[in-house]
Amino acid sequence: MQPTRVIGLMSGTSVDGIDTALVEISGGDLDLKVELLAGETYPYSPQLREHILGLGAGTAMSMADVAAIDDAIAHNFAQAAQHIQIGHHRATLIGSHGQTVYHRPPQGLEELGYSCQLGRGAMIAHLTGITTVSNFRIADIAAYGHGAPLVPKVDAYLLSHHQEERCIQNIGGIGNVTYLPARSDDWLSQIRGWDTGPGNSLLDLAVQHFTSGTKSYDNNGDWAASGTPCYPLVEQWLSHEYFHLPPPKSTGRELFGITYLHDCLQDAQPYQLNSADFLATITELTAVSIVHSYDNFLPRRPHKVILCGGGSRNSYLKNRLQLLLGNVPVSTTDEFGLSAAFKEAIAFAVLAYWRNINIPGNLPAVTGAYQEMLLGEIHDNYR
Ligand SMILES: Nc1ncnc2c1ncn2[C@@H]1O[C@H](COP(=O)(O)OP(=O)(O)OP(=O)(O)O)[C@@H](O)[C@H]1O
Ligand SMILES: CC(=O)N[C@H]1[C@@H]2OC[C@@H](O2)[C@@H](O)[C@@H]1O[C@H](C)C(=O)O
Repeated sequence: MQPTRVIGLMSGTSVDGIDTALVEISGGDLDLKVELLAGETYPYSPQLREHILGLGAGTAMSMADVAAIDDAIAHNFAQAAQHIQIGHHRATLIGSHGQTVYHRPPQGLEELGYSCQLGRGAMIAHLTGITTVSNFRIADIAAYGHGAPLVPKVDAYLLSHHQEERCIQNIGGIGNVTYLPARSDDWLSQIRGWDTGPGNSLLDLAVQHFTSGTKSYDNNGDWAASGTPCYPLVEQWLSHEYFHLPPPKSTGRELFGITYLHDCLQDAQPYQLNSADFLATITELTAVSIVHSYDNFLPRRPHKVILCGGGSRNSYLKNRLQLLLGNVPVSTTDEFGLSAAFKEAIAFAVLAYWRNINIPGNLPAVTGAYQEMLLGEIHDNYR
């Protein structure tokens, strides 16, 4: 059978732009094969980014303004899908995650969560002329799940190993992990995954704070590397209840966003840290919270930790993780044949492909849903 050409579109909690992957997919689950033909990140305009961040942070705006942002996101996503195909045969399917602007995990066993991704799939289908699957999280949420993380099942089929236990650690705005036991009879039921807490969200906000917005992130972690972490602060911040909550769990900028950063800056005042020390301390919190969550919520440490997402390019953070993990080697998915930069976009292409052939996309043991669900709403191309 011919592989299906699919476009995956994803803009995450960093709101830095639209990660776009053009892939060829074949197989089902165990025999799943994915080849990346092209990957590109299309940045948002500074104004649109500001509006999206403002909406997420609770800036008061009219419904008309929200509609304009929603439409602008759909147009940007459609343009990204058109652009990635230049020089390639046309895709027949799009999987669009959209832009998360609000995420509320379920507050108890009887409560439903809520997660809002803008950039309507029907618009993208119409603008591109390509059938589009979107709104992936709602079916899992309707089944009392968190609606996140959804990538673990894709990780399972692309990155698991027959002998090794692996943690696939995404470091985006928020961090999330997929724990993959070695492939054996009942390996699927033993997969775990959760949001580990802040990835780059606090670091990016701190860099913006110290540079009055002229810089948006700590390139390579060089600035933090020139400072010294303040361990009493790391300890204090680690007492945040999110880090102690057992999985299933998910979070977002609602918890680890600008208000949390302001609290951290205030907590740091007695220690008179300079900006480099503060960045080193926030980086340490990110690294320690990841490793603590493995120690607290996994049967044992994995054989390998494999990073992806923008934070995998932060050498200082990567070195800190390696130090904390001792003899567990830390690498990136690039070294395993899967692009660390585009893995999430690739995952939403796979989830759309699975939806189209009626393969469920969630792992109930990860999201807390009471059953497997077909993820995503299909918007046919009516052109
Ligand atoms: N060279 C680099 N050095 C340090 N950090 C980097 C580098 N490149 C990217 N980053 C960080 O990665 C972030 C973007 O990562 P990514 O695109 O994976 O996040 P996201 O997909 O928006 O988030 P999420 O996975 O939470 O949805 C940037 O905001 C920046 O902090
Ligand atoms: C609501 C939402 O957009 N959550 C994202 C976010 O970014 C990282 C982490 O928090 C993750 O759980 C999730 O995305 C990935 C793609 C997922 O669902 O697997």
